[in-house]
Amino acid sequence: MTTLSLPAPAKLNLCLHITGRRPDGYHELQTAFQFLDYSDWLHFEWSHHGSDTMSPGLPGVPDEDNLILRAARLLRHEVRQPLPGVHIVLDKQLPMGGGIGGGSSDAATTLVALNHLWKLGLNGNRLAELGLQLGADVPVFVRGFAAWAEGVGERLQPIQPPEDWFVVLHPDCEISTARIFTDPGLTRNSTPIRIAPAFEGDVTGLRNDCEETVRNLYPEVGDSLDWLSQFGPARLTGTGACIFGRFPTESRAREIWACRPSGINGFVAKGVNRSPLHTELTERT
Ligand SMILES: C[C@](O)(CO)[C@H](O)COP(=O)(O)OP(=O)(O)OC[C@H]1O[C@@H](n2ccc(N)nc2=O)[C@H](O)[C@@H]1O
Ligand SMILES: Nc1ncnc2c1ncn2[C@@H]1O[C@H](COP(=O)(O)OP(=O)(O)OP(=O)(O)O)[C@@H](O)[C@H]1O
Repeated sequence: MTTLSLPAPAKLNLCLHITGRRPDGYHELQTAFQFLDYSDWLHFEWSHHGSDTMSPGLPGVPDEDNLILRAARLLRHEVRQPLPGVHIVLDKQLPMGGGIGGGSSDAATTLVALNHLWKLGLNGNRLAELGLQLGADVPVFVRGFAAWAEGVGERLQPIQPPEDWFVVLHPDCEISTARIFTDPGLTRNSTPIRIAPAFEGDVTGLRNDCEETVRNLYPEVGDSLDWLSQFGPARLTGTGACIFGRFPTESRAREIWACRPSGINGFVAKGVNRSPLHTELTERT
């Protein structure tokens, strides 16, 4: 029987500047994160086996590499005490390799949910530190507030961008984050910008430094960006493949979604500054 069901929402990088590369190969970024009210769902139930399991599996991802089970293992390693086994059912909605952070969000939801179910009492800072070991995008999902991020994405400052509606298009390709970050032509020397103390997340005039590389490697992403740009500024999220356009009303976003080029996937969703994970957890507990 399901004990707890929680969402793992998507994120958008409203902008993404790459300001340097660390000796370990990771890139220093400046990015504005906002969540979308569009999520995977994870259902947690106690297991009779005493070990942690999940279903269904993800195509091409062995269970032991799945960020959900890796998050559970990391927590067990952190507290080193006997804990009951958990079975996690994943209702996958977010496209993989889409730049909307599905795997990282699944990991964050697992950390937050198991910390709660196992009554571990780890605070948000510790959970975010653990999350960073799983991926650069995990901390923002653990903390759950829209954020201006620096470092590799772990130094977070709350922002309040408008909670507009987004058309998210997913051109028919899966992009490996590592592939883009290792591309010799990637811009890695953007001048760091200083945000004003009153910065709320207005990214007008800012950009995604991965866009040129992604356009070169995946012309279908460029085609989608060009199509969506007819209606307003369109941008890549993360390293792609998803792109987005922002609209002030749901009806306008749905109007544009309805006339998208045939065969292109995606969705319409509202931007939210508090993660649906945290909203749901507060309501459920
Ligand atoms: C592009 C973003 O989505 C923006 O939010 C993130 O920076 C990517 O975060 P993520 O998917 O959690 O990335 P990770 O799983 O930590 O790293 C995947 C690969 O991307 C590269 N990587 C990632 C993040 C970063 N700041 N610099 C990097 O160079 C590394 O080669 C790494 O092997
Ligand atoms: N639970 C999971 N959900 C999705 N992908 C996972 C999961 N666990 C491991 N992965 C691996 O992580 C890779 C990246 O998946 P994800 O969907 O997070 O990409 P993304 O949206 O581009 O991420 P980001 O924006 O954080 O770079 C997948 O191709 C897959 O190999």
